[in-house]
Amino acid sequence: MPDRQVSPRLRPLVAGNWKMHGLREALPEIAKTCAAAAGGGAGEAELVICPPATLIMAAAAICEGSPVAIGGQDCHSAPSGPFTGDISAEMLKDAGASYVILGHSERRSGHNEGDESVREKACAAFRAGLTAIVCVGETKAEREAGEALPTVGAQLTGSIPNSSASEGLVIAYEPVWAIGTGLTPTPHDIAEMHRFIRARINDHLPGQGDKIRILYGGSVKPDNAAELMAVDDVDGFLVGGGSLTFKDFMAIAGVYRQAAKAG
Ligand SMILES: O=C[C@H](O)COP(=O)(O)O
Repeated sequence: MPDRQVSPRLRPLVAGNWKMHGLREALPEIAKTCAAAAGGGAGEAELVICPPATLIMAAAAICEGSPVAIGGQDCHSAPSGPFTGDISAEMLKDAGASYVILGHSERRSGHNEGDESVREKACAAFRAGLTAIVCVGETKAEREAGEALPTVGAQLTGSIPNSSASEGLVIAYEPVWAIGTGLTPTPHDIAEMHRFIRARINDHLPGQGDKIRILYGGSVKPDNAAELMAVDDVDGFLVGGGSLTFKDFMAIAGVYRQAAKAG
């Protein structure tokens, strides 16, 4: 088990993004996660599960009183209105969510979401009392062109509000080419990016950079979570495929318990 290099000042967060996976029959996986978390299975880490919208109310009822929080995967910027098919931040809150993922690359590419739209949604999340997990990340072509840092820097400053309390905002660095591919950046590249993001947050939101958690996402699995956890400035994970089963999700979150035990 590598030494944990992340500063102990920020409580780690492990968020599971179920994407468009999960019927009601998957709810027992959430119940098992709640029980394991209550038993200390994630150590100091905070756990969030973001199921599809259809499961949020049921998932929130299961998690009530447990250490596991529920999140949405997107929201509209308006509190209500004639927006067929959309869900507002207030509706997520009303359904029992306390987090919402915003600006995921699958929404940026599949739904043409730009930075300004993500920023408006983040403002809506704050208005509703949700914590926004704002995603940023470069494509493979951008990394190969040496443009990863400026690309992510521009996305970040364009996507986050001009003012925010640290408890209302989490950043997830997710290189597009690492999502669902089994590929991950080197620890050096992740550390460089997370350090860069923290500095950019401090420029944009003075004093907040050291308080806002920066998650890594992209092919986080039980067998690489300990190594990724140990990377400087990684304050947790945004997990896709590895969050779909209780077994894998707790194995990933469990690296924080093992690190605590190791001292
Ligand atoms: O939101 C989660 C990310 O897209 C990562 O997905 P993945 O863990 O399946 O690579």
